[in-house]
Amino acid sequence: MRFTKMHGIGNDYIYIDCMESEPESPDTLAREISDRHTGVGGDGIVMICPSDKADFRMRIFNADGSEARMCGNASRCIAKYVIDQGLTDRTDLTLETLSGIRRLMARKGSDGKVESVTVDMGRPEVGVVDTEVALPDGSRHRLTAVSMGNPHGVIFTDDLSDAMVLGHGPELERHPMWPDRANIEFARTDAPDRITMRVWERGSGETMACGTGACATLVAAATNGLAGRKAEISLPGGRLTIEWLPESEGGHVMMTGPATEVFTGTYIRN
Ligand SMILES: N[C@H](CCC[C@H](N)C(=O)O)C(=O)O
Repeated sequence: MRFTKMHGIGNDYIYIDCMESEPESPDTLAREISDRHTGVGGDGIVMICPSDKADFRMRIFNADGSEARMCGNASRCIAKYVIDQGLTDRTDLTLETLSGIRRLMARKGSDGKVESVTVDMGRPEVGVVDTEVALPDGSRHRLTAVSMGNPHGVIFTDDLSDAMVLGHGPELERHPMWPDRANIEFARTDAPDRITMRVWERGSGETMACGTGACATLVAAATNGLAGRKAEISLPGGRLTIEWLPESEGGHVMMTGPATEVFTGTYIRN
């Protein structure tokens, strides 16, 4: 099976061109091919499919095989793939996802290939704000819930250590407050327009970056009065610019960042 390995600031997926056909059991495939020793290695798989509602359709499966409803970093990489591969001659595209249709606006570099994409991530849904959550390990955390089509719990803390992120991420991901688990962000606001964060992703563990997570974090920070409505978000894999437009302009969240192709290959599925 042919694949393309791409990443959005280190959030790496195995991309499969499904314009003609789709692999069987994509959940099983995601678990197998994402393994960084016995597979290709990645945070999951992304299927690029035809759509009758938009230019293309995305299906994304986390490394544990769970299907997600939206993925910010993958949206940018899909824009790069379909434009660079000549599947479209436009740079302003629509993408059907389980969370609805998203608009992708791509920009090319001097080599004529896509290097940066702005995604209209839609309207956030803010849930509980600054609520305290107790974990079985006895720790207590204050978090704000934000949906970007997929669920996020954002914790503001100066402690971005492994003990915090790796120690509490798994329990928070599976806390009973989430009907279907959640992505957990740990964020430090350095200035009204600068946030540093790490993310423990539902179904993939810590990733180098999370596009929907960066959006959820900006929305949570602005909601809690910890930042403005536009900020540069620094994640372990790189930076994203996130802007939460005012209600008078629709209240959508706009995410801008790079998309990178690493290699192509053939996966031998046992
Ligand atoms: N783990 C997420 C999907 C991937 C989101 C993330 N990689 C992004 O860039 O938005 C979930 O289960 O909702």
